[in-house]
Amino acid sequence: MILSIEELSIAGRERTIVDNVSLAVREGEFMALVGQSGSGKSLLSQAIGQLLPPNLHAAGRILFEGSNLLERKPKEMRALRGSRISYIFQDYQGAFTPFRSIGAHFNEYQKIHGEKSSTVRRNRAAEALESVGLDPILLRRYPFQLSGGQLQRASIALSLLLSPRLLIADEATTALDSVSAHRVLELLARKQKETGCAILFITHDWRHVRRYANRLSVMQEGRIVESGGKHRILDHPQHEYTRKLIEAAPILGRSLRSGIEEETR
Ligand SMILES: Nc1ncnc2c1ncn2[C@@H]1O[C@H](COP(=O)(O)OP(=O)(O)OP(=O)(O)O)[C@@H](O)[C@H]1O
Repeated sequence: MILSIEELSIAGRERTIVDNVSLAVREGEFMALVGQSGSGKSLLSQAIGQLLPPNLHAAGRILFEGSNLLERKPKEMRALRGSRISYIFQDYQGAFTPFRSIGAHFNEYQKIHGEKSSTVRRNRAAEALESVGLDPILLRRYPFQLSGGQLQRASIALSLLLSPRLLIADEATTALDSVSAHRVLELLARKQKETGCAILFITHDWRHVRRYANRLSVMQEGRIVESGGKHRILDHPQHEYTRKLIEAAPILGRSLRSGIEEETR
């Protein structure tokens, strides 16, 4: 296991929002986390990197590379985020400061994480952009000069720059049109194969689960109600809530829902 969340609860002053959740992500796998709006998926993913809003508190264990992240100091977490654990958010614009060039972001990111040679930083930034299908010339541009799809690809390049072992993608494609979303997902899947990093993928879109996930967990009102292999859950959901979610996704109605037939044909 690269990540093992054990009995995690997240609470504010008034209520417990995530309740005694356990979830594991294996080395190199594409793990999807699904569930209706407000079920606690984002907060769970934020707790992993100690990114919870200050009014919320997490209890339990989040084991990553042998230690409990909930016990790590803020300084240690800053070093870990970006290098060992990376995030891609729905709000990819938020990943970039408006009046700094794309290149300045790549430069700063590497400096913070200790790369001293400016030549190495420059070369690595250019390679990173190329690896996500973008022209390195974009390093000289400003965020507002890129399209949404280009910016999200640039933010993925930034997230993967230091070869993290775990990438957390929280609705990373929700704000994109369907062609750009498809491209970004294909890119993520390819990068995952190339780098061997595990992906925790939070989504509402069952088409993406069906196409990319190895395993998935289903969350309802702060609890995980079902976890397992993609084919098992899509074809034989055990929990009533999972069944309802799948039925509400019309695109999955044809033949076996997990796409087993398509894939083995
Ligand atoms: N800072 C906060 N203080 C109190 N409650 C919060 C806070 N942030 C979020 N919540 C509540 O916690 C619940 C879970 O929120 P969360 O964003 O994790 O849901 P989600 O499953 O990711 O939803 P979505 O799919 O819409 O992003 C929601 O009811 C939300 O209103």
